[in-house]
Amino acid sequence: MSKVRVGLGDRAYDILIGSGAFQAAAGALRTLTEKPSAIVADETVLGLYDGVLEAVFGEMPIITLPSGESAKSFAEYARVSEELLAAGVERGGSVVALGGGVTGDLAGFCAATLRRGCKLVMVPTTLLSQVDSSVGGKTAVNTRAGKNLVGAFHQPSLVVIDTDFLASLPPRELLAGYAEVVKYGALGDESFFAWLERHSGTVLACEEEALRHVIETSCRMKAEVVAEDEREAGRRALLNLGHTFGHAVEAEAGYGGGVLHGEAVALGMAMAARFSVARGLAAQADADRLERHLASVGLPTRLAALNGFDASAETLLGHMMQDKKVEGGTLTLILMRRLGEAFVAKDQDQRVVLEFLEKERALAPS
Ligand SMILES: NC(=O)c1ccc[n+]([C@@H]2O[C@H](COP(=O)([O-])OP(=O)(O)OC[C@H]3O[C@@H](n4cnc5c(N)ncnc54)[C@H](O)[C@@H]3O)[C@@H](O)[C@H]2O)c1
Ligand SMILES: O=C(O)C(=O)C[C@@H](O)[C@H](O)[C@H](O)COP(=O)(O)O
Ligand SMILES: [Zn+2]
Repeated sequence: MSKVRVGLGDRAYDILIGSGAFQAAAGALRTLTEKPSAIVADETVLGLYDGVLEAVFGEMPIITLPSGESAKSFAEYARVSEELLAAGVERGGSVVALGGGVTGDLAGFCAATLRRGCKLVMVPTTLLSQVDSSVGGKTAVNTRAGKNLVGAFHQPSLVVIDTDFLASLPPRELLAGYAEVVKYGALGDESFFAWLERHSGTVLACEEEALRHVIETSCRMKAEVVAEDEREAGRRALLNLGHTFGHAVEAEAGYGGGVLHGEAVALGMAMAARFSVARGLAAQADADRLERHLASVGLPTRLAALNGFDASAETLLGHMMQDKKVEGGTLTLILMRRLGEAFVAKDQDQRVVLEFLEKERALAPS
């Protein structure tokens, strides 16, 4: 089992990674849940792993969350919070989130606000949550106005990443998680991107060593960024590569599984790369290389690849203007200088973005 530390002073925590990590971390998990605590579990995951859960936690109260993005709602936040209180979870106790990014974001927001803040333990079970959402403390629900618009920064006390959970993950979900893996290479590490170009097959076949490598590399990069810029005052915004375009697509598609977060991020990264080229900031060859890799594994890279998606450029821009990086009514985008080097581009001209979106709508599927 390997360990990555998120260096946040007196709120520093470990990420434990490996096959069998959940059972191996049983002692630490029991210590963190000694005071009245509860588990918030994705219902699909609970159905598959209730025995494993009981072996580690015994009789702890379990609150189930419906599977899928629609559970990241005010309604579920209220219901789960009431149930955590009814279960007697105390300020010194923990909320254990067992599931993917939806469970982590929702349970994390409940933990951030329950009795004004109790401990949070992440046990992520999707590739996306293992490489990204379980680390860094962003928690949120979706709102009518857009993705993740109400939430809090609330760091976990421990993250336990057991790669064995991925054995039951549907291929489409695995691929969606892979998009966030590609993001780390694209934004900050060209050699990691090149490694992915050579080894995507072994990663997507869930070969243990390849999985461990991508999870550890991603978590190390995220831990380093979060330790330097916990609340996204600067560098952390790079982790948002592909998200301003991607969240607009997700918001417009609704949160019913039509477009998964990772799929939207893949498309959003390809769009950010093309926008960078259109603005003369990056080379066409780099944008082509990114798109080629995403498309080679089956991720969407163009709006036309999304079945039945026909939002106007104005509608998409409207969603983008709800992004949390908007400052003084102006749009900030994460753009690419080259593969492996993203940067924060403030004050983007909305007319230019609108024209770009119109061209994107006209692009044929790759
Ligand atoms: N907080 C952050 O930093 C951060 C980072 C990235 C993404 N996110 C958020 O994460 C969410 C997406 O997370 P996700 O992709 O994990 O989706 P998810 O949580 O909806 O899980 C995907 C699907 O897989 C199922 N599932 C989960 N684990 C399984 C397993 N081991 N075996 C079988 N089925 C399993 C779930 O029931 C669900 O249907 C989005 O809401 C996104 O905004 C947050
Ligand atoms: O941790 C971060 O910072 C990220 O941006 C990671 C993203 O992958 C993630 O989807 C995050 O929830 C998006 O953040 P938001 O601030 O745009 O809601
Ligand atoms: Zn994301």
